[in-house]
Amino acid sequence: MSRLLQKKCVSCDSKDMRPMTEQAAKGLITKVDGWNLVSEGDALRLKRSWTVKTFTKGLDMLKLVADVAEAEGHHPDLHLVGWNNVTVEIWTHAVGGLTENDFILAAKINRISMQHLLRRKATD
Ligand SMILES: C[C@H](O)[C@H](O)[C@H]1CNC2=NC(N)=NC(=O)C2=N1
Repeated sequence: MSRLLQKKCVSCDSKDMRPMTEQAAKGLITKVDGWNLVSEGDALRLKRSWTVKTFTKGLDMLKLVADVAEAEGHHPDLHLVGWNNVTVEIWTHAVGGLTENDFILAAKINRISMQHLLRRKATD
């Protein structure tokens, strides 16, 4: 089990919380399959997209992700566009960058059982 899955997100209001360096983020991105490290403006974020079978299955997926986020007390930006494209973006708003919380949340989102919601790939 990845070390990230054994951890819990911490409160973001601690004064000594700082955004991690790009180098640290590049080290951790290898631990969260399917997630990409993106730079929006000068802030690093985690981003992953899925194609779902239907609009309502997309909403179901957003709810599954929201439940994990609530349990962690750490929240992503959720997008459902073009009726069947779900994108999740994660970063720590309190510091305007990435912290370990973001990678913990990404790892726990990866554990959600969602195959039944996803459009099968042409190669499947
Ligand atoms: C106190 C509590 O940790 C904060 O309000 C949380 C809530 N969820 C959060 N989610 C994210 N992504 N970033 C934050 O800074 C954040 N802050």
